[in-house]
Amino acid sequence: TTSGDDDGAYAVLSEADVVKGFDDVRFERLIRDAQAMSLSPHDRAWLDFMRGWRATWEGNYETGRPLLESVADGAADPVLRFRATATLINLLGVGHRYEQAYLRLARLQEMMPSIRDRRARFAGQAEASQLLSSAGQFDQAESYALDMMRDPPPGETLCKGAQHLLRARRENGHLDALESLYQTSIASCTRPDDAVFAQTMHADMAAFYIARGRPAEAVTLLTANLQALSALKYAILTSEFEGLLARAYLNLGDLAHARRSALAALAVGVPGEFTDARRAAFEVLYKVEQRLNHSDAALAYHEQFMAADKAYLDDISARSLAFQVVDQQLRARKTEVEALNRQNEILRLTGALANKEVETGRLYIFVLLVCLALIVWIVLWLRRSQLRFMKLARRDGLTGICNREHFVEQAGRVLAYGARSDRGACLILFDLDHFKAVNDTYGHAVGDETLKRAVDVCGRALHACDVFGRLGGEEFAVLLPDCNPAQARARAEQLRLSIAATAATPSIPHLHVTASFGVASTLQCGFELHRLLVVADAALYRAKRAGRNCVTLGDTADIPDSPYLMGEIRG
Ligand SMILES: Nc1nc2c(ncn2[C@@H]2O[C@H](COP(=O)(O)OP(=O)(O)OP(=O)(O)O)[C@@H](O)[C@H]2O)c(=O)[nH]1
Repeated sequence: TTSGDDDGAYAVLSEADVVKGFDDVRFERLIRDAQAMSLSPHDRAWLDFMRGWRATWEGNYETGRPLLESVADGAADPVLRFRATATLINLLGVGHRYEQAYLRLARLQEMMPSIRDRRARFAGQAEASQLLSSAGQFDQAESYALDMMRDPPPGETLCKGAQHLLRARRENGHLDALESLYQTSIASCTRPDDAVFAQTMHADMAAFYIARGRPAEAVTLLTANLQALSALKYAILTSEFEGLLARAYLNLGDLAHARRSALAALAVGVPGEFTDARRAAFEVLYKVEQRLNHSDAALAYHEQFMAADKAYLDDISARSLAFQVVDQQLRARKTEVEALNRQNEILRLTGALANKEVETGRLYIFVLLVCLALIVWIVLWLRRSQLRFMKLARRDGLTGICNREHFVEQAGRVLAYGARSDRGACLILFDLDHFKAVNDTYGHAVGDETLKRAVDVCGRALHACDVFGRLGGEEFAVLLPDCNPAQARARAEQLRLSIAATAATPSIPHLHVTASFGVASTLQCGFELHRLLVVADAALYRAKRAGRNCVTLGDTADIPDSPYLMGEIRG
Protein backbone atom coordinates (compact mmCIF):
# COMPACT_ATOMS: atom_id res chain seq x y z
CA THR A 1 0.00 0.00 0.00
CA THR A 2 1.46 3.38 -0.94
CA SER A 3 0.82 6.48 1.08
CA GLY A 4 -1.16 7.76 -1.91
CA ASP A 5 -3.53 4.81 -1.52
CA ASP A 6 -3.74 5.52 2.20
CA ASP A 7 -4.68 9.14 1.61
CA GLY A 8 -7.22 8.09 -1.03
CA ALA A 9 -8.81 5.52 1.25
CA TYR A 10 -8.93 8.04 4.11
CA ALA A 11 -10.74 10.59 1.93
CA VAL A 12 -13.27 8.02 0.68
CA LEU A 13 -13.98 6.61 4.13
CA SER A 14 -14.25 10.06 5.75
CA GLU A 15 -16.78 11.16 3.17
CA ALA A 16 -18.80 7.97 3.56
CA ASP A 17 -18.84 8.58 7.33
CA VAL A 18 -20.24 12.08 6.77
CA VAL A 19 -23.00 11.20 4.25
CA LYS A 20 -24.18 8.04 5.97
CA GLY A 21 -27.75 8.42 7.16
CA PHE A 22 -28.91 10.95 4.58
CA ASP A 23 -27.27 10.35 1.17
CA ASP A 24 -27.77 6.66 0.59
CA VAL A 25 -26.69 6.58 -3.03
CA ARG A 26 -23.42 8.37 -2.45
CA PHE A 27 -22.76 6.30 0.68
CA GLU A 28 -23.23 3.03 -1.26
CA ARG A 29 -20.88 4.17 -4.00
CA LEU A 30 -18.17 5.29 -1.57
CA ILE A 31 -18.38 1.98 0.27
CA ARG A 32 -18.00 0.09 -3.00
CA ASP A 33 -14.98 2.26 -3.92
CA ALA A 34 -13.36 1.64 -0.55
CA GLN A 35 -13.91 -2.11 -0.88
CA ALA A 36 -11.94 -2.08 -4.11
CA MET A 37 -8.94 -0.41 -2.42
CA SER A 38 -6.16 -2.03 -0.47
CA LEU A 39 -6.68 -0.83 3.10
CA SER A 40 -4.61 -0.58 6.25
CA PRO A 41 -5.94 -2.60 9.23
CA HIS A 42 -7.40 0.59 10.72
CA ASP A 43 -9.19 1.56 7.48
CA ARG A 44 -10.40 -2.04 7.03
CA ALA A 45 -12.02 -1.87 10.49
CA TRP A 46 -13.48 1.55 9.66
CA LEU A 47 -15.01 0.19 6.45
CA ASP A 48 -16.39 -2.86 8.30
CA PHE A 49 -17.95 -0.58 10.90
CA MET A 50 -19.75 1.43 8.19
CA ARG A 51 -20.93 -1.71 6.41
CA GLY A 52 -22.26 -2.94 9.76
CA TRP A 53 -23.89 0.41 10.34
CA ARG A 54 -25.55 0.18 6.91
CA ALA A 55 -26.89 -3.30 7.67
CA THR A 56 -28.29 -1.99 10.97
CA TRP A 57 -30.07 0.85 9.18
CA GLU A 58 -31.66 -1.74 6.89
CA GLY A 59 -32.54 -3.97 9.84
CA ASN A 60 -30.28 -6.67 8.35
CA TYR A 61 -29.27 -8.44 11.50
CA GLU A 62 -27.44 -11.41 9.96
CA THR A 63 -25.13 -9.26 7.83
CA GLY A 64 -24.50 -6.54 10.38
CA ARG A 65 -23.74 -8.57 13.46
CA PRO A 66 -20.45 -10.28 12.46
CA LEU A 67 -19.11 -7.05 10.93
CA LEU A 68 -19.83 -4.97 14.02
CA GLU A 69 -18.66 -7.65 16.44
CA SER A 70 -15.31 -7.97 14.68
CA VAL A 71 -14.75 -4.20 14.96
CA ALA A 72 -16.14 -3.88 18.50
CA ASP A 73 -13.88 -6.69 19.75
CA GLY A 74 -10.88 -6.50 17.42
CA ALA A 75 -10.16 -2.96 16.25
CA ALA A 76 -7.02 -1.33 17.61
CA ASP A 77 -8.62 2.13 17.69
CA PRO A 78 -10.71 2.55 20.88
CA VAL A 79 -13.01 5.11 19.23
CA LEU A 80 -13.86 2.68 16.43
CA ARG A 81 -14.47 -0.06 18.99
CA PHE A 82 -16.78 2.28 20.88
CA ARG A 83 -18.74 3.34 17.77
CA ALA A 84 -19.13 -0.28 16.62
CA THR A 85 -20.34 -1.26 20.10
CA ALA A 86 -22.95 1.55 20.03
CA THR A 87 -24.26 0.47 16.62
CA LEU A 88 -24.18 -3.19 17.63
CA ILE A 89 -26.40 -2.36 20.62
CA ASN A 90 -28.93 -0.89 18.21
CA LEU A 91 -28.72 -3.94 15.93
CA LEU A 92 -29.05 -6.43 18.79
CA GLY A 93 -32.15 -4.53 19.96
CA VAL A 94 -33.61 -4.75 16.45
CA GLY A 95 -32.87 -8.48 16.45
CA HIS A 96 -34.47 -8.92 19.91
CA ARG A 97 -31.13 -10.18 21.30
CA TYR A 98 -31.72 -8.22 24.47
CA GLU A 99 -29.33 -10.01 26.80
CA GLN A 100 -26.46 -9.50 24.41
CA ALA A 101 -27.53 -5.91 23.84
CA TYR A 102 -27.40 -5.19 27.58
CA LEU A 103 -24.02 -6.91 27.94
CA ARG A 104 -22.70 -4.66 25.18
CA LEU A 105 -24.33 -1.70 26.88
CA ALA A 106 -22.35 -2.45 30.03
CA ARG A 107 -19.13 -2.42 27.93
CA LEU A 108 -20.20 0.83 26.29
CA GLN A 109 -20.78 2.42 29.68
CA GLU A 110 -17.33 1.26 30.81
CA MET A 111 -15.67 2.77 27.75
CA MET A 112 -17.67 6.02 27.79
CA PRO A 113 -15.53 8.08 30.26
CA SER A 114 -12.33 7.45 28.26
CA ILE A 115 -13.81 8.44 24.89
CA ARG A 116 -12.65 11.95 24.01
CA ASP A 117 -14.21 11.96 20.51
CA ARG A 118 -17.39 13.97 21.16
CA ARG A 119 -19.30 12.66 18.11
CA ALA A 120 -18.62 9.07 19.06
CA ARG A 121 -19.63 9.73 22.68
CA PHE A 122 -22.79 11.49 21.53
CA ALA A 123 -23.75 8.48 19.38
CA GLY A 124 -22.98 6.17 22.31
CA GLN A 125 -25.19 8.19 24.67
CA ALA A 126 -28.02 8.01 22.12
CA GLU A 127 -27.84 4.21 21.87
CA ALA A 128 -27.59 3.86 25.63
CA SER A 129 -30.64 6.08 26.16
CA GLN A 130 -32.69 4.20 23.58
CA LEU A 131 -31.83 0.74 24.89
CA LEU A 132 -32.41 1.74 28.50
CA SER A 133 -35.84 3.12 27.55
CA SER A 134 -36.71 -0.16 25.91
CA ALA A 135 -35.65 -2.00 29.09
CA GLY A 136 -37.93 0.17 31.21
CA GLN A 137 -34.91 1.96 32.79
CA PHE A 138 -36.39 5.38 32.15
CA ASP A 139 -34.41 7.39 34.69
CA GLN A 140 -31.08 6.26 33.23
CA ALA A 141 -32.44 6.77 29.71
CA GLU A 142 -33.45 10.35 30.58
CA SER A 143 -30.09 11.04 32.14
CA TYR A 144 -28.21 10.02 28.94
CA ALA A 145 -30.65 12.12 26.87
CA LEU A 146 -29.96 15.13 29.09
CA ASP A 147 -26.18 14.53 28.70
CA MET A 148 -26.68 14.68 24.94
CA MET A 149 -28.58 17.96 25.20
CA ARG A 150 -26.08 19.46 27.62
CA ASP A 151 -23.05 18.90 25.45
CA PRO A 152 -23.85 18.27 21.78
CA PRO A 153 -20.73 18.05 19.57
CA PRO A 154 -20.09 20.82 17.01
CA GLY A 155 -22.80 20.79 14.31
CA GLU A 156 -25.25 18.84 16.46
CA THR A 157 -28.25 20.50 18.13
CA LEU A 158 -30.76 19.70 20.86
CA CYS A 159 -32.65 17.60 18.28
CA LYS A 160 -31.44 14.08 19.01
CA GLY A 161 -31.13 14.45 22.76
CA ALA A 162 -34.62 15.90 22.99
CA GLN A 163 -36.05 13.01 20.96
CA HIS A 164 -34.60 10.47 23.41
CA LEU A 165 -35.81 12.53 26.36
CA LEU A 166 -39.31 12.79 24.95
CA ARG A 167 -39.53 9.07 24.22
CA ALA A 168 -38.25 8.11 27.67
CA ARG A 169 -40.76 10.41 29.33
CA ARG A 170 -43.69 9.26 27.17
CA GLU A 171 -42.98 5.57 27.71
CA ASN A 172 -42.53 6.20 31.39
CA GLY A 173 -45.95 7.90 31.53
CA HIS A 174 -44.25 11.04 32.83
CA LEU A 175 -45.23 13.27 29.96
CA ASP A 176 -47.57 15.73 31.65
CA ALA A 177 -47.29 18.60 29.22
CA LEU A 178 -45.74 19.25 25.86
CA GLU A 179 -43.13 21.71 26.91
CA SER A 180 -42.04 24.31 24.40
CA LEU A 181 -38.68 22.58 24.67
CA TYR A 182 -39.85 19.93 22.21
CA GLN A 183 -41.07 22.46 19.67
CA THR A 184 -37.74 24.28 19.93
CA SER A 185 -35.93 20.99 19.57
CA ILE A 186 -37.90 19.94 16.49
CA ALA A 187 -37.17 23.35 14.99
CA SER A 188 -33.47 22.69 15.61
CA CYS A 189 -33.53 19.40 13.67
CA THR A 190 -31.86 20.91 10.64
CA ARG A 191 -29.07 18.44 9.93
CA PRO A 192 -29.75 16.06 7.06
CA ASP A 193 -29.77 13.05 9.42
CA ASP A 194 -32.01 14.85 11.97
CA ALA A 195 -35.22 14.35 9.97
CA VAL A 196 -35.97 10.94 11.39
CA PHE A 197 -35.57 12.32 14.93
CA ALA A 198 -37.97 15.17 14.26
CA GLN A 199 -40.49 12.69 12.91
CA THR A 200 -40.10 10.43 15.92
CA MET A 201 -40.87 13.43 18.14
CA HIS A 202 -43.97 14.10 16.02
CA ALA A 203 -45.11 10.54 16.69
CA ASP A 204 -44.58 11.02 20.44
CA MET A 205 -46.49 14.29 20.42
CA ALA A 206 -49.36 12.68 18.48
CA ALA A 207 -49.49 9.86 21.03
CA PHE A 208 -49.66 12.52 23.75
CA TYR A 209 -52.59 14.24 22.00
CA ILE A 210 -54.49 10.96 21.59
CA ALA A 211 -53.97 10.06 25.23
CA ARG A 212 -55.29 13.49 26.25
CA GLY A 213 -58.46 13.13 24.11
CA ARG A 214 -57.22 15.51 21.42
CA PRO A 215 -57.32 13.20 18.35
CA ALA A 216 -57.94 16.00 15.86
CA GLU A 217 -54.61 17.64 16.78
CA ALA A 218 -52.92 14.26 16.38
CA VAL A 219 -54.39 13.83 12.90
CA THR A 220 -53.30 17.31 11.87
CA LEU A 221 -49.74 16.78 13.10
CA LEU A 222 -49.37 13.30 11.59
CA THR A 223 -50.91 14.01 8.19
CA ALA A 224 -48.81 17.16 7.86
CA ASN A 225 -45.64 15.08 8.21
CA LEU A 226 -46.59 11.73 6.67
CA GLN A 227 -45.37 12.55 3.20
CA ALA A 228 -41.97 13.79 4.36
CA LEU A 229 -41.67 10.67 6.48
CA SER A 230 -42.45 8.31 3.59
CA ALA A 231 -39.51 9.82 1.69
CA LEU A 232 -37.20 8.64 4.49
CA LYS A 233 -38.25 5.02 3.81
CA TYR A 234 -38.06 4.28 7.49
CA ALA A 235 -40.58 1.46 7.70
CA ILE A 236 -40.91 1.12 11.46
CA LEU A 237 -41.63 4.82 12.01
CA THR A 238 -44.02 5.00 9.05
CA SER A 239 -45.92 2.06 10.53
CA GLU A 240 -46.01 3.88 13.89
CA PHE A 241 -47.46 7.01 12.21
CA GLU A 242 -50.17 4.98 10.50
CA GLY A 243 -51.03 3.13 13.70
CA LEU A 244 -51.41 6.44 15.56
CA LEU A 245 -53.47 7.90 12.75
CA ALA A 246 -55.74 4.83 12.84
CA ARG A 247 -56.32 5.36 16.59
CA ALA A 248 -56.95 9.08 16.19
CA TYR A 249 -59.42 8.54 13.33
CA LEU A 250 -61.22 5.86 15.32
CA ASN A 251 -61.53 8.26 18.24
CA LEU A 252 -62.90 10.88 15.85
CA GLY A 253 -65.45 8.29 14.52
CA ASP A 254 -63.93 8.42 11.02
CA LEU A 255 -64.10 4.64 10.46
CA ALA A 256 -63.08 4.70 6.81
CA HIS A 257 -59.82 6.60 7.46
CA ALA A 258 -59.26 4.55 10.57
CA ARG A 259 -59.41 1.33 8.59
CA ARG A 260 -57.24 2.69 5.78
CA SER A 261 -54.52 3.82 8.19
CA ALA A 262 -54.66 0.54 10.13
CA LEU A 263 -54.17 -1.47 6.94
CA ALA A 264 -51.35 0.86 5.90
CA ALA A 265 -49.67 0.33 9.28
CA LEU A 266 -49.77 -3.44 8.74
CA ALA A 267 -48.60 -3.14 5.13
CA VAL A 268 -45.47 -1.01 5.80
CA GLY A 269 -44.61 -2.60 9.14
CA VAL A 270 -41.96 -5.28 9.27
CA PRO A 271 -43.85 -8.60 9.23
CA GLY A 272 -43.53 -10.47 12.49
CA GLU A 273 -42.29 -7.40 14.42
CA PHE A 274 -43.94 -7.02 17.82
CA THR A 275 -44.62 -3.31 17.52
CA ASP A 276 -47.20 -1.17 19.20
CA ALA A 277 -48.27 -0.02 15.71
CA ARG A 278 -49.16 -3.57 14.72
CA ARG A 279 -51.14 -4.05 17.89
CA ALA A 280 -52.90 -0.70 17.39
CA ALA A 281 -53.73 -1.60 13.77
CA PHE A 282 -55.47 -4.87 14.71
CA GLU A 283 -57.26 -3.21 17.59
CA VAL A 284 -58.58 -0.44 15.37
CA LEU A 285 -59.57 -2.93 12.68
CA TYR A 286 -61.59 -5.11 15.04
CA LYS A 287 -63.30 -2.08 16.59
CA VAL A 288 -64.18 -0.67 13.14
CA GLU A 289 -65.68 -4.00 12.07
CA GLN A 290 -67.50 -4.25 15.38
CA ARG A 291 -69.05 -0.81 14.92
CA LEU A 292 -70.09 -1.77 11.41
CA ASN A 293 -71.59 -4.94 12.89
CA HIS A 294 -69.31 -7.17 10.82
CA SER A 295 -69.07 -9.66 13.63
CA ASP A 296 -67.10 -12.36 11.74
CA ALA A 297 -64.48 -9.89 10.55
CA ALA A 298 -64.46 -8.27 13.99
CA LEU A 299 -63.83 -11.64 15.62
CA ALA A 300 -61.04 -12.49 13.19
CA TYR A 301 -59.26 -9.14 13.78
CA HIS A 302 -59.87 -9.46 17.48
CA GLU A 303 -57.99 -12.75 17.52
CA GLN A 304 -55.14 -11.16 15.62
CA PHE A 305 -55.24 -8.20 17.99
CA MET A 306 -54.97 -10.54 20.98
CA ALA A 307 -51.99 -12.32 19.42
CA ALA A 308 -50.23 -9.04 18.52
CA ASP A 309 -51.01 -7.59 21.94
CA LYS A 310 -49.59 -10.65 23.65
CA ALA A 311 -46.51 -10.68 21.43
CA TYR A 312 -45.94 -6.95 22.11
CA LEU A 313 -46.35 -7.30 25.86
CA ASP A 314 -44.23 -10.44 25.87
CA ASP A 315 -41.51 -8.55 24.06
CA ILE A 316 -41.65 -5.76 26.63
CA SER A 317 -41.35 -8.21 29.51
CA ALA A 318 -38.62 -10.10 27.62
CA ARG A 319 -36.63 -6.84 27.37
CA SER A 320 -37.14 -6.01 30.99
CA LEU A 321 -36.33 -9.55 32.11
CA ALA A 322 -33.22 -9.69 29.95
CA PHE A 323 -32.06 -6.42 31.53
CA GLN A 324 -32.56 -7.83 35.04
CA VAL A 325 -30.72 -11.04 34.11
CA VAL A 326 -27.75 -9.15 32.70
CA ASP A 327 -27.79 -6.74 35.61
CA GLN A 328 -27.62 -9.67 38.02
CA GLN A 329 -24.87 -11.34 35.99
CA LEU A 330 -22.81 -8.16 36.00
CA ARG A 331 -23.32 -7.66 39.72
CA ALA A 332 -22.32 -11.28 40.37
CA ARG A 333 -19.23 -10.86 38.20
CA LYS A 334 -18.34 -7.64 39.96
CA THR A 335 -18.71 -9.33 43.34
CA GLU A 336 -16.57 -12.21 42.08
CA VAL A 337 -13.89 -9.82 40.83
CA GLU A 338 -13.96 -7.96 44.12
CA ALA A 339 -13.64 -11.25 46.01
CA LEU A 340 -10.69 -12.25 43.80
CA ASN A 341 -9.08 -8.86 44.31
CA ARG A 342 -9.50 -9.23 48.04
CA GLN A 343 -8.02 -12.72 47.87
CA ASN A 344 -5.09 -11.39 45.84
CA GLU A 345 -4.60 -8.64 48.35
CA ILE A 346 -4.54 -11.22 51.16
CA LEU A 347 -2.00 -13.30 49.23
CA ARG A 348 0.10 -10.20 48.59
CA LEU A 349 0.01 -9.27 52.26
CA THR A 350 0.83 -12.83 53.32
CA GLY A 351 3.81 -12.78 50.95
CA ALA A 352 4.92 -9.42 52.28
CA LEU A 353 4.59 -10.74 55.83
CA ALA A 354 6.68 -13.82 54.98
CA ASN A 355 9.34 -11.58 53.45
CA LYS A 356 9.29 -9.40 56.57
CA GLU A 357 9.71 -12.50 58.73
CA VAL A 358 12.67 -13.65 56.63
CA GLU A 359 14.15 -10.16 56.92
CA THR A 360 13.59 -10.12 60.68
CA GLY A 361 15.14 -13.61 60.91
CA ARG A 362 18.17 -12.38 58.98
CA LEU A 363 18.40 -9.38 61.27
CA TYR A 364 18.34 -11.63 64.35
CA ILE A 365 21.09 -13.82 62.90
CA PHE A 366 23.13 -10.73 62.06
CA VAL A 367 22.70 -9.32 65.57
CA LEU A 368 23.62 -12.71 67.08
CA LEU A 369 26.73 -12.92 64.92
CA VAL A 370 27.74 -9.40 65.92
CA CYS A 371 27.23 -10.31 69.60
CA LEU A 372 29.25 -13.50 69.12
CA ALA A 373 32.07 -11.59 67.42
CA LEU A 374 32.01 -9.05 70.25
CA ILE A 375 32.19 -11.80 72.88
CA VAL A 376 35.10 -13.49 71.06
CA TRP A 377 36.88 -10.13 70.79
CA ILE A 378 36.32 -9.42 74.51
CA VAL A 379 37.56 -12.90 75.48
CA LEU A 380 40.69 -12.50 73.34
CA TRP A 381 41.27 -9.00 74.69
CA LEU A 382 40.90 -10.26 78.28
CA ARG A 383 43.23 -13.14 77.56
CA ARG A 384 45.86 -10.85 76.07
CA SER A 385 45.55 -8.44 78.98
CA GLN A 386 45.82 -11.35 81.36
CA LEU A 387 48.96 -12.56 79.60
CA ARG A 388 50.38 -9.04 79.64
CA PHE A 389 49.67 -8.73 83.36
CA MET A 390 51.10 -12.15 84.03
CA LYS A 391 54.22 -11.18 82.14
CA LEU A 392 54.43 -7.90 84.03
CA ALA A 393 53.90 -9.75 87.28
CA ARG A 394 56.86 -11.99 86.51
CA ARG A 395 59.28 -9.27 85.41
CA ASP A 396 61.33 -6.83 87.41
CA GLY A 397 60.02 -3.40 86.57
CA LEU A 398 63.42 -1.72 86.17
CA THR A 399 65.58 -4.27 84.40
CA GLY A 400 63.03 -6.51 82.68
CA ILE A 401 64.58 -9.77 83.97
CA CYS A 402 62.80 -12.25 86.30
CA ASN A 403 61.69 -10.77 89.60
CA ARG A 404 62.39 -12.55 92.79
CA GLU A 405 59.21 -14.72 92.83
CA HIS A 406 59.53 -15.77 89.23
CA PHE A 407 63.20 -16.52 89.61
CA VAL A 408 62.45 -18.79 92.57
CA GLU A 409 59.75 -20.58 90.53
CA GLN A 410 61.87 -20.97 87.37
CA ALA A 411 65.02 -21.97 89.21
CA GLY A 412 63.00 -24.50 91.26
CA ARG A 413 61.71 -26.07 88.02
CA VAL A 414 65.22 -26.27 86.49
CA LEU A 415 66.62 -27.78 89.66
CA ALA A 416 63.83 -30.37 89.81
CA TYR A 417 64.63 -31.37 86.27
CA GLY A 418 68.36 -31.50 87.08
CA ALA A 419 67.59 -33.70 90.08
CA ARG A 420 65.58 -36.12 87.94
CA SER A 421 68.19 -36.26 85.17
CA ASP A 422 71.07 -36.20 87.67
CA ARG A 423 72.71 -33.21 86.03
CA GLY A 424 74.47 -30.84 88.34
CA ALA A 425 73.68 -27.11 88.43
CA CYS A 426 75.25 -24.03 89.97
CA LEU A 427 73.93 -20.80 91.40
CA ILE A 428 75.79 -17.48 91.06
CA LEU A 429 74.79 -14.68 93.39
CA PHE A 430 76.26 -11.21 92.85
CA ASP A 431 75.93 -7.75 94.33
CA LEU A 432 77.24 -4.41 93.00
CA ASP A 433 80.02 -2.92 95.09
CA HIS A 434 79.55 0.34 96.92
CA PHE A 435 76.39 1.02 95.08
CA LYS A 436 75.15 3.32 97.76
CA ALA A 437 78.04 5.64 96.88
CA VAL A 438 76.88 5.74 93.24
CA ASN A 439 73.44 6.80 94.33
CA ASP A 440 74.80 9.28 96.76
CA THR A 441 77.29 10.78 94.30
CA TYR A 442 75.35 10.79 91.01
CA GLY A 443 71.75 10.52 92.07
CA HIS A 444 69.14 7.80 91.96
CA ALA A 445 68.58 8.04 88.18
CA VAL A 446 72.23 7.25 87.48
CA GLY A 447 71.92 4.44 89.99
CA ASP A 448 69.03 3.00 88.00
CA GLU A 449 71.00 3.39 84.73
CA THR A 450 73.89 1.55 86.34
CA LEU A 451 71.65 -1.33 87.40
CA LYS A 452 70.18 -1.64 83.90
CA ARG A 453 73.57 -1.47 82.22
CA ALA A 454 74.96 -4.21 84.53
CA VAL A 455 71.96 -6.44 83.75
CA ASP A 456 72.42 -5.74 80.06
CA VAL A 457 76.10 -6.67 80.11
CA CYS A 458 75.40 -9.89 82.03
CA GLY A 459 72.48 -10.84 79.80
CA ARG A 460 74.77 -10.82 76.78
CA ALA A 461 77.15 -13.26 78.51
CA LEU A 462 74.44 -15.73 79.58
CA HIS A 463 72.99 -18.76 77.74
CA ALA A 464 69.36 -19.22 76.75
CA CYS A 465 68.82 -21.94 79.35
CA ASP A 466 70.29 -19.88 82.23
CA VAL A 467 67.79 -18.37 84.67
CA PHE A 468 68.64 -14.73 85.51
CA GLY A 469 66.76 -12.78 88.17
CA ARG A 470 66.93 -9.71 90.40
CA LEU A 471 66.49 -10.73 94.00
CA GLY A 472 66.18 -7.14 95.26
CA GLY A 473 68.09 -3.86 95.38
CA GLU A 474 71.43 -4.35 93.63
CA GLU A 475 71.51 -8.14 94.15
CA PHE A 476 71.18 -10.63 91.30
CA ALA A 477 71.20 -14.41 90.86
CA VAL A 478 71.96 -16.70 87.92
CA LEU A 479 71.10 -20.40 87.89
CA LEU A 480 73.27 -22.34 85.45
CA PRO A 481 71.84 -25.75 84.53
CA ASP A 482 74.04 -28.70 83.57
CA CYS A 483 77.11 -27.07 85.08
CA ASN A 484 79.95 -28.02 87.48
CA PRO A 485 81.64 -25.63 90.02
CA ALA A 486 84.68 -24.95 87.84
CA GLN A 487 82.53 -24.00 84.91
CA ALA A 488 80.36 -21.87 87.18
CA ARG A 489 83.37 -20.08 88.56
CA ALA A 490 84.60 -19.35 85.03
CA ARG A 491 81.21 -18.02 84.04
CA ALA A 492 81.11 -15.82 87.16
CA GLU A 493 84.57 -14.51 86.31
CA GLN A 494 83.35 -13.70 82.84
CA LEU A 495 80.42 -11.74 84.29
CA ARG A 496 82.61 -9.92 86.78
CA LEU A 497 85.04 -8.84 84.05
CA SER A 498 82.26 -7.73 81.78
CA ILE A 499 80.68 -5.53 84.48
CA ALA A 500 83.99 -4.04 85.52
CA ALA A 501 85.01 -3.35 81.92
CA THR A 502 81.85 -1.48 80.98
CA ALA A 503 81.08 2.12 81.83
CA ALA A 504 78.12 2.31 84.23
CA THR A 505 76.29 4.79 82.01
CA PRO A 506 77.15 6.47 78.65
CA SER A 507 76.64 9.93 80.14
CA ILE A 508 79.48 9.37 82.70
CA PRO A 509 82.13 7.38 80.80
CA HIS A 510 84.65 7.35 83.68
CA LEU A 511 82.18 5.76 86.12
CA HIS A 512 82.87 2.04 86.41
CA VAL A 513 81.26 -0.22 88.95
CA THR A 514 82.35 -3.66 90.03
CA ALA A 515 80.49 -6.56 91.57
CA SER A 516 81.29 -9.35 94.06
CA PHE A 517 80.26 -12.97 93.28
CA GLY A 518 79.43 -16.00 95.37
CA VAL A 519 78.97 -19.42 93.70
CA ALA A 520 77.19 -22.55 95.05
CA SER A 521 76.91 -25.96 93.41
CA THR A 522 74.39 -28.78 93.72
CA LEU A 523 77.40 -31.06 94.24
CA GLN A 524 77.80 -29.45 97.70
CA CYS A 525 74.25 -28.48 98.57
CA GLY A 526 71.92 -30.82 96.70
CA PHE A 527 69.10 -29.62 94.48
CA GLU A 528 67.27 -27.48 96.99
CA LEU A 529 67.26 -23.80 95.94
CA HIS A 530 67.08 -22.64 99.49
CA ARG A 531 70.34 -24.37 100.39
CA LEU A 532 72.05 -23.19 97.26
CA LEU A 533 71.08 -19.60 98.02
CA VAL A 534 72.35 -19.77 101.55
CA VAL A 535 75.68 -21.20 100.45
CA ALA A 536 76.11 -18.76 97.54
CA ASP A 537 75.17 -15.90 99.86
CA ALA A 538 77.82 -16.87 102.33
CA ALA A 539 80.39 -17.05 99.54
CA LEU A 540 79.32 -13.59 98.39
CA TYR A 541 79.72 -12.27 101.86
CA ARG A 542 83.22 -13.60 101.89
CA ALA A 543 83.94 -12.02 98.52
CA LYS A 544 82.90 -8.65 99.96
CA ARG A 545 85.07 -9.24 102.93
CA ALA A 546 87.95 -10.19 100.68
CA GLY A 547 87.93 -6.71 99.13
CA ARG A 548 85.06 -6.97 96.60
CA ASN A 549 85.26 -7.34 92.76
CA CYS A 550 86.07 -11.05 93.07
CA VAL A 551 84.46 -14.49 92.87
CA THR A 552 84.26 -16.86 95.80
CA LEU A 553 83.12 -20.51 95.75
CA GLY A 554 80.67 -21.56 98.40
CA ASP A 555 81.14 -24.04 101.17
CA THR A 556 78.44 -25.83 103.18
CA ALA A 557 80.26 -24.76 106.33
CA ASP A 558 79.40 -21.16 105.49
CA ILE A 559 75.72 -21.58 106.01
CA PRO A 560 75.35 -20.46 109.66
CA ASP A 561 77.47 -17.36 109.29
CA SER A 562 75.88 -15.70 106.26
CA PRO A 563 73.87 -12.57 107.08
CA TYR A 564 72.78 -12.10 103.41
CA LEU A 565 69.26 -12.93 102.42
CA MET A 566 68.78 -15.51 105.08
CA GLY A 567 65.74 -13.90 106.56
CA GLU A 568 64.16 -13.30 103.19
CA ILE A 569 64.73 -16.83 101.92
CA ARG A 570 63.50 -18.46 105.03
CA GLY A 571 60.54 -16.09 105.06
N1 LIG B 1 69.23 3.79 92.25
C1 LIG B 1 68.80 2.69 92.93
N2 LIG B 1 69.32 2.38 94.09
C2 LIG B 1 68.91 1.26 94.78
C3 LIG B 1 67.90 0.44 94.23
N3 LIG B 1 67.68 -0.62 95.10
C4 LIG B 1 68.53 -0.42 96.16
N4 LIG B 1 69.31 0.71 95.97
C5 LIG B 1 70.34 1.26 96.81
O1 LIG B 1 71.42 0.39 96.87
C6 LIG B 1 72.19 0.73 98.00
C7 LIG B 1 72.75 -0.51 98.64
O2 LIG B 1 73.68 -0.09 99.59
P1 LIG B 1 74.28 -1.04 100.58
O3 LIG B 1 73.42 -2.24 100.91
O4 LIG B 1 74.72 -0.24 101.80
O5 LIG B 1 75.64 -1.61 99.97
P2 LIG B 1 76.70 -0.99 98.99
O6 LIG B 1 76.70 0.49 99.11
O7 LIG B 1 76.46 -1.54 97.63
O8 LIG B 1 77.98 -1.55 99.57
P3 LIG B 1 78.43 -3.06 99.54
O9 LIG B 1 77.31 -3.90 99.11
O10 LIG B 1 78.85 -3.35 100.86
O11 LIG B 1 79.55 -3.05 98.52
C8 LIG B 1 71.24 1.51 98.92
O12 LIG B 1 71.71 2.85 99.01
C9 LIG B 1 69.90 1.43 98.22
O13 LIG B 1 69.18 2.62 98.40
C10 LIG B 1 67.35 0.80 93.01
O14 LIG B 1 66.44 0.16 92.45
N5 LIG B 1 67.83 1.94 92.40
